[in-house]
Amino acid sequence: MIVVKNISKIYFEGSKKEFYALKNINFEIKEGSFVIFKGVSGSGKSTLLSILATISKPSSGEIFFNNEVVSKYPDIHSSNFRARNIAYIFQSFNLFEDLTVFANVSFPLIPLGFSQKEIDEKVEEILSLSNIIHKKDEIVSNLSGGEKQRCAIARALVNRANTILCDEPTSSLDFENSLNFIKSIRELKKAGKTIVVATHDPLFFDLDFVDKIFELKNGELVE
Ligand SMILES: Nc1ncnc2c1ncn2[C@@H]1O[C@H](COP(=O)(O)OP(=O)(O)OP(=O)(O)O)[C@@H](O)[C@H]1O
Repeated sequence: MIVVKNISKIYFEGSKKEFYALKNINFEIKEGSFVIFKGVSGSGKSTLLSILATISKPSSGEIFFNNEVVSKYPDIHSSNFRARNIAYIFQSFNLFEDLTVFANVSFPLIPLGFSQKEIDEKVEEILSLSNIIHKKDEIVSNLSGGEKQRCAIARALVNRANTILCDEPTSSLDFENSLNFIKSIRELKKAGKTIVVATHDPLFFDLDFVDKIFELKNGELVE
């Protein structure tokens, strides 16, 4: 269970440019559910997701993952927590374009202390599940948009995290690949993962397996 209590994020705090990107946000996400944050560009979706992922810290308020306050962890603790618990799929994939699919996907496992044999097995397994195993030794810059997305999904999932956060996951995809992405999300939900998607893509709004849609407007939650 993820509990978000009274989160605000202020940029340029204390200066003339002070700006509330998020204002007094409260919500809960049950384990195994699929929730969507929708909102126009600039409404605060990416800011909220990066705070949920413990990549950035709120200016005030707290986030609990299974009763543990994660929003106040020191940075080193946050990265350990993230490495074990969070899969983050970025808007622009954030892959290393000059490296192979295998190298990209094995990357999150390196700080977790696995042997090379274990890394090879885990990467092969997730590449097969993500339907990109046939491009294992290909350099990422040679992949199509849909293949890059599948590589990004494989990299996000290789640590077997239970919580999957996706920031505008279909913004660089065509219609068919967007539907394929949604199919992957359906499978991940069936497997019991908690999934949070920030998007303004209407394809997500009528899905029969969404548990809750929240809307952000100017940094505030309107339900
Ligand atoms: N590091 C930063 N410093 C200052 N302002 C920021 C910073 N990051 C985001 N903002 C501002 O906070 C607001 C919310 O940005 P955010 O990226 O969270 O919106 P978004 O809903 O994800 O938008 P998009 O759909 O365009 O990605 C915007 O007005 C943005 O300019």
